[in-house]
Order: sequence, then C-alpha cells, then structure tokens
Amino acid sequence: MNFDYSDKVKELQKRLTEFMEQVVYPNEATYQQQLNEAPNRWTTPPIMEEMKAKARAAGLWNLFLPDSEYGAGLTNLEYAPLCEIMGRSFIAPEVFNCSAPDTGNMEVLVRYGTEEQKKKWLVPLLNGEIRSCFSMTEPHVASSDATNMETRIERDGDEYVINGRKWWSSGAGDPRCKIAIVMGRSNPSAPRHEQHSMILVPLDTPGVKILRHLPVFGYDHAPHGHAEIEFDNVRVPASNIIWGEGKGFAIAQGRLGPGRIHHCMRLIGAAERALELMCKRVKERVTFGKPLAEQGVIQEWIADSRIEIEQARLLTLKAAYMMDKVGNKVARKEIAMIKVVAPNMALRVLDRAIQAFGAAGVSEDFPLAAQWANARTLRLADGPDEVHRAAIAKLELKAHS
Ligand SMILES: Cc1cc2nc3c(=O)[nH]c(=O)nc-3n(C[C@H](O)[C@H](O)[C@H](O)COP(=O)(O)OP(=O)(O)OC[C@H]3O[C@@H](n4cnc5c(N)ncnc54)[C@H](O)[C@@H]3O)c2cc1C
Repeated sequence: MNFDYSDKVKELQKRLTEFMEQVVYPNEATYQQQLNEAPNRWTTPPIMEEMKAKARAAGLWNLFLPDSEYGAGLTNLEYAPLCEIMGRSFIAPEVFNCSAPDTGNMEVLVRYGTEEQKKKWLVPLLNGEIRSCFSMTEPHVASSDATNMETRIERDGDEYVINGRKWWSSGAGDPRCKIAIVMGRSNPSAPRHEQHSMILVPLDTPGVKILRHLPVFGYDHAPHGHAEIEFDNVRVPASNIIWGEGKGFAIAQGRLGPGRIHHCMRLIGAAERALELMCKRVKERVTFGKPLAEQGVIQEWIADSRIEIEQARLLTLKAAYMMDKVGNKVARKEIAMIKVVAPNMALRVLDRAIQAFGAAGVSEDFPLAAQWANARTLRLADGPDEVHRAAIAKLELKAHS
C-alpha cells in the first residue's frame, strides 16, 4: 500500500480545510444560536442552507459517492482523509451533503434502486433538498441480530402493508426528512437471511407516527434527532420495494460496509481536533507555577493520543484500501476491526482532552463533551463492539482450523 495521498486528494484536502476554516468553524456557534432561538428546535437553522450552497458552488459536494455518474467518483481510500476533515465538526458532514444516514441511503438507491425510485428520491437527496432516515432497529427485539426484526411488510394487491415499531431512526426529526428506508420481514418462511426486505416509505404516508425523539446522554441532536416510529397499516405502492422481496440482508451488507466506515473516518477527525484543542489549552493554562504542558502526565496524554490516532488512521486506510481492492466481503475483518478501534480510540482521546480542560471540558463551550457522547454511541450504533469482535474471532479461528 502506498501511504502517500494522490495529488487529487491533496488538493481536495487543502480546499476542504480552507472551507472549514473560512465557513464551517466560524458558523458553529451561529448554528447553535439559531437552533436555540428558534421557537421549535426541530427546524433547520438558516445558516445550514447558506453553507450548503457555498459548498456546492465550491465543488465540495457528494464527495462520499464512489459512483462517478452521481457523485465525486472517489475511492474509499481517497475519501477517507476528506471524511476525516469533515468529522472535525458536528455540522460539517451535512454542509458537504456527506452525512449519515443519507450517504448510506443514497448508496442503496444508486446500487439497487429502480429508475423511478432514483428520480423520485435519489435526485433530491443528491441535491440536498430533502433528507432521509433508515429504520431497522426495533424496541422489542435485540436488533444487533437483525434476523430478530419483527416489523411486517406484506403484499396486498399493488401495495405493501407495513406494521411494526422502530426506534433510533436517526434523522427522522428533521422537517426535511421525507423518506425512510424501512427493513422488515416479508417472507417469514424463506431461509433465515432471505426473509427480510427493504422498502421506501414516505414519512407523510397515513399510519406513520413519530412517537418521540430519543435524546443521547441528554443531547437531543435536533433538528436531526433519533425517533421512535410506529408503522400502523402503512400502505405504499408495490414499486417502493428495493431490489425485490427477501433482499434486505443482501442490501444491508452492501450498505453497512462503506456507510459505516465513514463514522470511523469522522471519529479520527474528531480525535484530531480534540488533541489540537488540548495542546493549545495546556500551553495557555498555568497551575502551581508552570504551564500544564510541562506536567509529565499531560505530556503522556498528548503522546498516547498521537500514537493512538495514528494507529487508528492507518487501520482505517487499510480497511478502505481493501474495500477498494478486494471488495467489502473480503475486507470484512478489517472493517470489523476498525469499527472496534475507532470509537474506543476517540473516546480515550476525548476523555483526556476533557480532563485537561478541567470543568470547561464537560461544558457546551467546547465541542469535547458533545463529541464524547457521540463517540460513545458509536460503540452501539455502528453495531456493538462485541458483535464485531465475535466476527473477527470467527474469521481468525477459521484461518487456523
Ligand atoms: C445514537 C444512535 C443512533 C442510531 N441510529 C440508528 C438508525 O439510524 N437506524 C437504525 O435502524 N438503528 C440505529 N441505531 C440502533 C443501533 O443500530 C442498535 O442499537 C444496535 O444495532 C444494537 O441493537 P440493540 O440496541 O437492540 O442492542 P441488543 O441487540 O439488545 O444488544 C445489547 C447488547 O448485547 C451485547 N451483545 C449483542 N450481541 C452480542 C454477541 N454476539 N456477543 C456478545 N455480546 C453481544 C452487546 O453488548 C449489545 O450492546 C442507533 C443507535 C444509537 C445509540
């Protein structure tokens, strides 16, 4: 593997970094202020649409999509350092139309959608005009084993009828969220991994009820949010099924590989920013007669953070490289490994930065506490660590059988 980034990537890194410095970081506080001052937090702060227009005009748009007909045509390896830069700010991925779960949903539509589905849903998503959510997890079953999913998708004439309860559907709080990709059981008597389908459900369909928004450690993540949704006799045209009945797991494998390694890339950016903030802070603050930066323990935190970030970045790049070269299936061990490594690394780095900041670290004046809460969710939201470890161990044991 060549560790050097191509000229194309270096140029995009430079432009993205400049955009972050000139547009994104200076508007982080404005975004929060507009959200806090709005009569209702489930609205889009106007500054977001302003930043999106600028990013699009600058050609920094849909960089995540490897498909060159619709997106930037970058490989996973090329996208990794760019996604890392976006991960430095909570609001940045959306500014560049590169945020979850839209990215994964758009990839599903590019790969498996019909022409009609692409026209109706993919095009407005690519244009950043609407947003989407992905509804797989259910409150009543252990959803880390997706075969447990109970929501029913049943054919009735020219329609499918959907009944069930989902939760943690991220993004469903946003008023611009118009479409859900819902996974449920359509063929209960088929083999275990052919029982489920994915189907497009417009959120304004009668019977779709958003019951509540689930905060994360007290953060509402508005206007995006994580919703509990009831699907009560929801009827959609039969043409809304994606790829075909029983293809849910086949699609999930395509979706969850690349879509979810993006979280790892962003976490590296979040950890980099935390380390940068920590270094600046400990040079400024003086205790017991000398700057914090001169305390051995703080230097150890800084050194360990640098070591761990570099390790995680190299493994992310290796996973991305393998996905490009040998495909997601052969790269599944590397994908699983980085999904364990990245959030745990980010949590350690963020925790050290919080400690070095003192009480300010847990406040909302700096992004550390919110980033820590987010990184902690990714030990679950990206599939629990234990499930990834089980997959790694299985492959390792098989290799030595
Ligand atoms: C912030 C956030 C956003 C999310 N966004 C979405 C979304 O947009 N769409 C969506 O569908 N879902 C989303 N999720 C849900 C997430 O994907 C699930 O929480 C996850 O898959 C785990 O499912 P579960 O919560 O039902 O845990 P369970 O399946 O009940 O598992 C509980 C625990 O059991 C342990 N465990 C499970 N399997 C094993 C094993 N094989 N070996 C050892 N231990 C094991 C793990 O410790 C695990 O945490 C989100 C979650 C969060 C927190």
